[in-house]
Amino acid sequence: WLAHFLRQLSRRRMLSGTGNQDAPDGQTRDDSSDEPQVPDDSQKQENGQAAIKARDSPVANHGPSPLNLPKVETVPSDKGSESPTTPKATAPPTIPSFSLATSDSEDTDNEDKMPPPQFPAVNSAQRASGSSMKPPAMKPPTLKPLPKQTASQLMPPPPRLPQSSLRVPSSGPVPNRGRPAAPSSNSLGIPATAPVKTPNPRQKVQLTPGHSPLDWAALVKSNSNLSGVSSLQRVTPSMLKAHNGRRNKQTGQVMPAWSAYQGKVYNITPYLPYHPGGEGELRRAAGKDGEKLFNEVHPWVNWDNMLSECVVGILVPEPVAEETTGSLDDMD
Ligand code: HEM
Repeated sequence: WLAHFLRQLSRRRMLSGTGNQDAPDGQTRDDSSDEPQVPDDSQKQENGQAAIKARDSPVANHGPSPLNLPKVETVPSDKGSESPTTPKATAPPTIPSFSLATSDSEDTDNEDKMPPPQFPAVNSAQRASGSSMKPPAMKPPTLKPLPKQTASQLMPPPPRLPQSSLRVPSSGPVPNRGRPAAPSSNSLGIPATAPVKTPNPRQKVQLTPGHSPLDWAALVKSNSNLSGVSSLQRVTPSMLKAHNGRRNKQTGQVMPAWSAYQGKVYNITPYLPYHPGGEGELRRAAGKDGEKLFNEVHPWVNWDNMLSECVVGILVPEPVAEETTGSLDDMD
């Protein structure tokens, strides 16, 4: 402590300008025998290179050096200047060091050895109010065990839906497929033993090559005359009956097959090889009104659209007027 005090004292003396008065003129500080006046490492750090240059510079050796720091910046750099503070003007700026203690070197050494500061600080409010320095212990989250529930406390299972709600309606028509199936005893409406007999089993036939539905559609689009007549005809029932697709016994001529549907007469002859149900089935409607047969088998089929190019004419009643007129003439 005493040595530290002496260093501080000598340092203050130097700063006040009295320190160099002890040194003889023309002598460097290294030559001085006064131990406290010799600048230590801390002073070297404080004054930096400026202090070293001031000591070694020939300018600094001319006469006493008052170490008047404020004059440093005003001294020109000319060597002929008599100012002792001239070397300090060329010195680089010192790097400021911060320390709580007065002695830099010793404190620097001690700082390395000092333990880290305590947190919170000794005089802090946290330490005064806090009961413990330790941070609160982190406990892992724990789950409370579920209380044992008895069977009476548990939520009852959802009620089962009655089987009747999933049943297929046992009455009513099956969409687009004939008559409804007969009601059965089980919940799904399907007999467990025998399969349901539909009144309209599929009876598609193997069509000959080049007579697929697509081939028929292409033929219809070709605008070829498929009706077999040059103009629309008034077709009487007798005329319709004569065009049954068979050979006329009297003339020996094969008659075309006509069929009526919703008041219009169609020549179904070109469609015979294209009919998916077979020629025989289609011929059943030849020479008569085929609407009933048609709707019994496939009411979803668009007859009018498929046979649009096969229209012969419209179905008209038999001309009875001539007979009536003739009879009236006979009465006259
Ligand atoms: C002249 C008008 C007719 C046209 C345009 C026509 C057209 C068709 C078509 C497109 C199919 C196929 C239906 C499908 O695949 O779902 C078909 C099938 C059938 N057609 Fe016709 N048809 C006609 C008249 C008839 C007639 C008059 C009968 C019976 C009297 C008949 C009996 C059948 C049968 C049994 C099948 C096969 C079964 C089935 O496909 O479900 N068709 N017909």
